[in-house]
Order: sequence, then C-alpha cells, then structure tokens
Amino acid sequence: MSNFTIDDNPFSLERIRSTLIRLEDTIIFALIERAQFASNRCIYIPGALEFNGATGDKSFLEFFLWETEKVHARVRRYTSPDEYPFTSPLPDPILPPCKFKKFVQDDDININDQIMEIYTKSIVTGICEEFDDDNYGSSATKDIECLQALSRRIHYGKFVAESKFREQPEEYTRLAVNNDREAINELLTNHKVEKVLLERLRRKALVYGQTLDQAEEGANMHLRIPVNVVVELYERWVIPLTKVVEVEYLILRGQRAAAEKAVADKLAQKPNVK
Ligand SMILES: O=C(O)C(=O)C[C@]1(C(=O)O)C=C[C@@H](O)C=C1
Repeated sequence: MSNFTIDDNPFSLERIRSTLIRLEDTIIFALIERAQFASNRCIYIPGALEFNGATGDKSFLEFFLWETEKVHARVRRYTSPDEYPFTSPLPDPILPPCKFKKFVQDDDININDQIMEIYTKSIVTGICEEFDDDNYGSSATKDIECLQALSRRIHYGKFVAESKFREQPEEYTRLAVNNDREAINELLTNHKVEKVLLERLRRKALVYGQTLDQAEEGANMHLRIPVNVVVELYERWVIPLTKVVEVEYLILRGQRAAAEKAVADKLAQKPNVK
C-alpha cells in the first residue's frame, strides 16, 4: 500500500497554492525595492535620447532585460516549466538539459507582453514617485526582479489549472471542446480563496512595508509602499491574468484530452486483424 499523502504530493492544489503564497512575499519585496527609486519614465521609452542610441529601437528596460535573459538562458533558466522569458531570440543553454518532474503539459502560452505593458503603464506609476532621479540602472534592475516574479506567479496558473483538470477532467474537457472560456473561468474561480488572499496580502503589505524604527512603532506613518496599491495590483492584474493563463491552459488541455480519447475509442472499435 502506498503511504503517499496529499502533502507528499508536490503537485496537490494545496502545495501549489503554498507556492503562490510564497511568491506574494517575493512580489511585495521586489515592489518595495523598486519603489525606493523615482519612476524614471525614460527607461520605458524606445530609443530614448538618454542612452546615446545604445539601445537601438528598444527601451532601456527591454535592452537590459534582453541582455539579462541571454545570460539566464545560457544557464537553462527557461527550460524550467515555471520560467518564461520576455525577450527573444535567446541562446541555447550551455548546461545539459535538466530533468524536471513532468506535471504540466507542453504549451506555448506566454503572456509576458501583457505583463510588461501593465507593469510599465500602470504598476510603476502606482508605486514610484513621478520624477527622474537618474537611477536608471538601479531602477531597471529592480524592474527585472518585479517582472520575473510577476511572470512566474502568473504563469504558475498552469500548475493550478493542471491540478484542477485532474480533479474534474470530464467537466473541463466538455467545456474546452465547446471553446467555452467563460464557463471554464467560472468553474475554476474560487471566491473564498481570492478573498482570503486579498486579506492576507493587505496584512503582509502593511507589515513588510514598515520601517520598524522604534520611534515610529505602531504609527505606520512611513510605509515604503502603499498597501492599497499592492492589494489593487492583485485584484486588478495578478489574479485576472493568472486566470487568463489557467483558462488558455485548460482549453488546450481539454481539447487534447478529447482528441486522445477519440483516438483511443477508434482503436477500441477496430476489429483485430489477424
Ligand atoms: O488558488 C486557486 O484556485 C487559483 O485558481 C488561483 C487564484 C489566484 O490567482 O490566486 C485564481 C483563481 C481563483 O479564483 C483563486 C485564486
């Protein structure tokens, strides 16, 4: 008899959710780090004058991100099923392939373009003061950390979706065959989990954002990042985008399952040829 419990299973919904909870800390701390610098808008403008033409038709951030991702690709970062690059083309890894425990199906779902757009247009504005402090390299370094953490969290929706598919394969397959994104979205939504998440996030943003100077103890006067901005970030972008990834994954997963079943049914019907 197997003594495999839910907790031992690295891909139980519970374990996957605990990774999402841990990533909340990563995201909040990355945002706090970015918030110490001004918005420095020019780093998001393609071909901005400040960079002497060195970034070509890219923005300073895109240029820096591409250079960073090239190095990361060479140490096989993007062969991991929970890491997605923002830029391309990227070089092959110099390390031999890593063996990952297979859980999610292969797919080409990557919504980093959307994440980049929302991050540069809405998130930076919410957390940074709107001026130029000349800290372009530092700001972009912190941007990359924020973007990577957000991307990892949002694409982790594939793991959540696979886990949910395994719990209700028939329902998801039926909806996927009908291309019913709305019904899939409804089926995967768990309002209670979202409510608990937003409440936890509010408390975390409040605690992590304090300077903890003795003189200011309990005053919460100098939060390094506005609590509402963090909660709103999740409410408006992180959860909805995670759901986009989940829906797209479940469409693909269900349609594949239906196709595999059709082949299996056909083979089962075939008379044995001797
Ligand atoms: O935990 C889940 O069940 C998820 O699908 C993840 C998540 C999230 O993004 O945090 C998304 C949709 C659900 O409504 C609840 C939470």
